[in-house]
Amino acid sequence: MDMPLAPLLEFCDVTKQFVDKTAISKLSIQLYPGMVVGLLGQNGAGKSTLMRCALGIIEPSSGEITTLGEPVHQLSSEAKTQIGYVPQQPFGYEGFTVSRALALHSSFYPNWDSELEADWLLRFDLDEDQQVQRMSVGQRQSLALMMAMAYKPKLLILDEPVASLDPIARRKFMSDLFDLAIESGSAVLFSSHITSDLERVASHLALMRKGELVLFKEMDSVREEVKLLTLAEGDSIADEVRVLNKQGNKVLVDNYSAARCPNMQAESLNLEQLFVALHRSETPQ
Ligand SMILES: Nc1ncnc2c1ncn2[C@@H]1O[C@H](COP(=O)(O)OP(=O)(O)OP(=O)(O)O)[C@@H](O)[C@H]1O
Repeated sequence: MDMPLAPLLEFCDVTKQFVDKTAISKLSIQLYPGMVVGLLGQNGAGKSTLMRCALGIIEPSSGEITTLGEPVHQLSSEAKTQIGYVPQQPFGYEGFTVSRALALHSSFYPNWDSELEADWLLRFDLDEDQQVQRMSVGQRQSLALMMAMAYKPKLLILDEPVASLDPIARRKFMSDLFDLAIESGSAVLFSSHITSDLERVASHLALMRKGELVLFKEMDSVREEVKLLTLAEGDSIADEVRVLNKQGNKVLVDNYSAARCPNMQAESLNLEQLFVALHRSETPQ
């Protein structure tokens, strides 16, 4: 992928320390236009904290964050209208009907896509006359996602956006996410525990473990270069190959190539298997 010079989101050596907990640790990452970054990590790994720091909702303890080219603590109002965010638990607009909520929300955004709005209302079978507080959890989530995506934000940050959506709604949402990144040159950062969704839509995988970013690379490269090796007697791992986890003679590595690991047994993993292999020693079976 050709990368234009300016990232839409940049973390440089960012740490966030809560009183007795380091939620993110010396984390650096760059998101460019067109990237759909799937963020994967165990509960408590620091995903929401990373997202909230990126939006300026919480301040990092150290390091620099640049969002849409501006320091995150001094975001202009123009930049703010270019950011979409759906937290784990949306929402607001209680006391409004769906149509009134959408009318008010869309009035803040000149780029509002009425076609996408109409399409989503239809596809997700949302009743425009329904009170927002009476919607099901999944319906509210669809509405929150529609509200965050229909103004085509340059940076879209979604914290477990599909947890309450049914498989059909999820599929539709995922393809719209992809379209947004490709057509509008936006960058998307989304967390999900549903690894098959991540596999289907993400261009890049960001893998967090205990506050650290242990892997950040294109999905295609993840498939080719992250392998589970089974070491035989006398096997040693070349310096260029990065060990992500080790349990007995099973070693999860990044930067694998057949040339770097001659004659070694190397297993390809899907994302779920990768996730399990990464955490294996911490949760002995
Ligand atoms: N406001 C806070 N005060 C103290 N500790 C916090 C605060 N917010 C988060 N933490 C801690 O920071 C760590 C990372 O939390 P975070 O919510 O970022 O995890 P997560 O990866 O989003 O988890 P999940 O998948 O469960 O949503 C956790 O140990 C959490 O308890």
